[in-house]
Amino acid sequence: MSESIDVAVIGLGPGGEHVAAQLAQAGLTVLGVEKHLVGGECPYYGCIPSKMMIRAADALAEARRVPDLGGSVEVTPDWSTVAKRISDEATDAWNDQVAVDRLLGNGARFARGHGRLAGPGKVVVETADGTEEYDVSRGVVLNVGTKPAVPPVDGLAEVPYWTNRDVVQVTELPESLAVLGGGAIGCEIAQAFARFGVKVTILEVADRILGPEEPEASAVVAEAMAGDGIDVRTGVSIERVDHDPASGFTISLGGEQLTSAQLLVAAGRRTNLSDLGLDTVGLDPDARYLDTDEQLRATDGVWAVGDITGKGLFTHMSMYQAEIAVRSVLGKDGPWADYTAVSRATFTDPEVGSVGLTEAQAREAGLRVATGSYELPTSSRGWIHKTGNHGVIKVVADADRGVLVGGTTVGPSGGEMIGFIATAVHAAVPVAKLRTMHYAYPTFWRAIENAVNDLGI
Ligand SMILES: Cc1cc2nc3c(=O)[nH]c(=O)nc-3n(C[C@H](O)[C@H](O)[C@H](O)COP(=O)(O)OP(=O)(O)OC[C@H]3O[C@@H](n4cnc5c(N)ncnc54)[C@H](O)[C@@H]3O)c2cc1C
Ligand SMILES: NC(=O)c1ccc[n+]([C@@H]2O[C@H](COP(=O)([O-])OP(=O)(O)OC[C@H]3O[C@@H](n4cnc5c(N)ncnc54)[C@H](O)[C@@H]3O)[C@@H](O)[C@H]2O)c1
Repeated sequence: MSESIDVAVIGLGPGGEHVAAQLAQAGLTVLGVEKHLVGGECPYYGCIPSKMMIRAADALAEARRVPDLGGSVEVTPDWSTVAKRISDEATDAWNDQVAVDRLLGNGARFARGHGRLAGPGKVVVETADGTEEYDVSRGVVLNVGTKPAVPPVDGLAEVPYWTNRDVVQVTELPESLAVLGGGAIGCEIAQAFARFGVKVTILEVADRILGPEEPEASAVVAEAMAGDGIDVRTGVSIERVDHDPASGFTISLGGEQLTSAQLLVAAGRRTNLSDLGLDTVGLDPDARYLDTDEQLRATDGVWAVGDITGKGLFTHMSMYQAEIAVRSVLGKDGPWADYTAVSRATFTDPEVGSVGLTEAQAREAGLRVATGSYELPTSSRGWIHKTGNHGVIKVVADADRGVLVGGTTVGPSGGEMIGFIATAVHAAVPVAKLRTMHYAYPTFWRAIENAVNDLGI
């Protein structure tokens, strides 16, 4: 026997939770379906616990810089404070009762289980107590997110490697950690662990870490990582992985064998699109991402938000799209989705902020490209800052339109500095106008003026 509802939201990551709450508040009968924890990857296994680790690790690193600037300190790392904070403050020991109550308080209904499309206007949920069937009149919003991708390396599937889900629950640090993948997750966790005294090796198949960023950003972060004692290996080919409970992991790298107490796989993500019944509504069940229009519609009566849209695997993207999907479901007006000025911050030290197009992407797009850059240590603030002043600013302009189309801010506040360039790209502020601004002295972001002046247009 089917129940009638207006909207089903399958998967309650940051975007799905927001959609369900907003639509319920708007008076619709909304069912939120979540098979694990309401809130998704970000609060329990992603952004928040990892940034708590990083906050602690950065404090240790900053304390270690004191001798260069004025005094002495004895730094004794203690991971138990971090583990306790993640468990008590961030995740409530991986319990989502607060989030479930919040959802119900907003007027939505909730089903814990695996949700699936069962044809146009039909949703089924496999719960611990059996199958529930729903007739959905207004539409279904999908927000099922991703899981770690595990590369096809011989032996890897048989060994007890960690993913992000394990690493945020660690209560005792290993002596050594090999990190498979030098992307955002790999680099952030690697540096946090290294600063707590773990011997860390990053194994990256590409020729540089942080591949989506400007090469200048990758180089600066790699240099800072080396300063933290991290062995950053790029261009590696991992042939095989073995594990022995006594000796740990052995990673075969073309002639060389690396041993490590633990192994973290951070080699990208796979969308949770299989077993979602996509074929029942005419969508490709094998697609890597769901194609959506500017209102986030994947097909008639089906909206998709978050990582599964492939527009950037970020919490702020999921939330941005959620707002738009809510307006679309409610039949309201735009503005609809625009991805020209998507920004992100990678919380290594130095942080990497970026927005819009890289130089290579701008060239691929056929623009007449101008670039400008400035090394942060040579700026007044960078020079004053001294130790820990790694950084570079790079701006990318469309010389024909005379506007910035992208930028990168690497530095102690790189993730904050990018806000300035994001505004300029989003609002298409003319470069000529940026040159007439007041840039406060001596800030890190004042170096953006130097980079803009270096554009040569
Ligand atoms: C270690 C790490 C650090 C990160 N740091 C940052 C950061 O600093 N900043 C940032 O912006 N982003 C960060 N991210 C990315 C961020 O976590 C995701 O982009 C964010 O969670 C948005 O994902 P989402 O909305 O697509 O859904 P998700 O958060 O992936 O949630 C999807 C939910 O759907 C559920 N689900 C899946 N299939 C079904 C089904 N069939 N039925 C019912 N429920 C289902 C899942 O259980 C899950 O709860 C990080 C990610 C990781 C792993
Ligand atoms: N601060 C943030 O905003 C933040 C932080 C963490 C994660 N995230 C999001 O999560 C997503 C996933 O992060 P991620 O780091 O897992 O993915 P990623 O795609 O950013 O990086 C994965 C890396 O693994 C490498 N790799 C793949 N196969 C390999 C192999 N066999 N051997 C060695 N290296 C291999 C890739 O070349 C790549 O550099 C990111 O794209 C990002 O959007 C965001």
